[in-house]
Amino acid sequence: MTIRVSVVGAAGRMGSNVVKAVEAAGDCELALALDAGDDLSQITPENTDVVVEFTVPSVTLGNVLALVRQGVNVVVGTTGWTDDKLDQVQAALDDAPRPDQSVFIAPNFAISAVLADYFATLAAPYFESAEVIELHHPDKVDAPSGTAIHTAQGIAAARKAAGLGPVPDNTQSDNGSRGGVVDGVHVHAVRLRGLNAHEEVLFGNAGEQLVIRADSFDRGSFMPGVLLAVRKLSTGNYPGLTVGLANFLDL
Ligand SMILES: NC(=O)c1ccc[n+]([C@@H]2O[C@H](COP(=O)([O-])OP(=O)(O)OC[C@H]3O[C@@H](n4cnc5c(N)ncnc54)[C@H](O)[C@@H]3O)[C@@H](O)[C@H]2O)c1
Ligand SMILES: O=C(O)C1=N[C@H](C(=O)O)CCC1
Repeated sequence: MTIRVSVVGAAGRMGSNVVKAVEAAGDCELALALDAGDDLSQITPENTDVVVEFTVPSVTLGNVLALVRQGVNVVVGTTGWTDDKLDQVQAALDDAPRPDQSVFIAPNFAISAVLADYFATLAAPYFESAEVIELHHPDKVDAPSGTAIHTAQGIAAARKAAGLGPVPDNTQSDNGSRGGVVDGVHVHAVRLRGLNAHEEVLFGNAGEQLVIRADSFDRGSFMPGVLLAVRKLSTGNYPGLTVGLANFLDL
């Protein structure tokens, strides 16, 4: 069966790559390719099995809620998700027109980044110190990256489960130099022309350091993960809200 895929944000850096990946995939066909100003109500279960949404953090929640109400499954790569926004998606799914409807949200579709994030949760209980550095192209509108937030949250949860206290830090004044803090984990954002998407997780104990690093040099690195999510949702076997590509990997 051919999977009919519509793309929202199709003119963007990610959306245009998704359009090409869908057109090149033997088991998918492009249904609609929409961008800002287009009417999303054109997307219906009659023409679309799965929508892929890569837009901007300020509009993605509204798009996803509208698409759920229209009865379609949605794969979301846009960042900016908070617990409150995820709760709104869950509530929309609870009232969705079809009982088996799915929304899948991933802060990162690159296997290197997903594994780095996963390895960081495994390492976290064994180190006194942990910090996250994300490095991206300067056209990115949000900081820190959705991936870095997810990684820091995972590290914090693993530390808490292991009974670790706060990371040691005797800084008395920083003027912003210590970066943002996500669940007690410092997160630093670099924006540099020439970069694409990169993350480094630093762990430290007295006398030793572990560095976990993932580099996406090209947006093609995200496409296998996007297509994997499209294929998974097209089966109807993942009703409800799922967050993170690790859920579709045998880790
Ligand atoms: N999950 C991942 O693996 C991954 C990878 C790369 C980027 N991202 C995220 O994806 C998002 C998009 O990144 P990008 O680099 O493609 O950005 P971009 O600015 O190149 O593209 C965004 C597109 O969305 C369109 N858009 C804006 N408002 C819209 C609306 N209301 N309806 C439809 N389209 C609308 C814009 O016109 C633009 O074409 C960002 O949040 C980014 O962080 C995620
Ligand atoms: O280029 C971007 O923008 C990216 N955004 C995601 C994030 O914020 O984590 C994933 C990596 C690329």
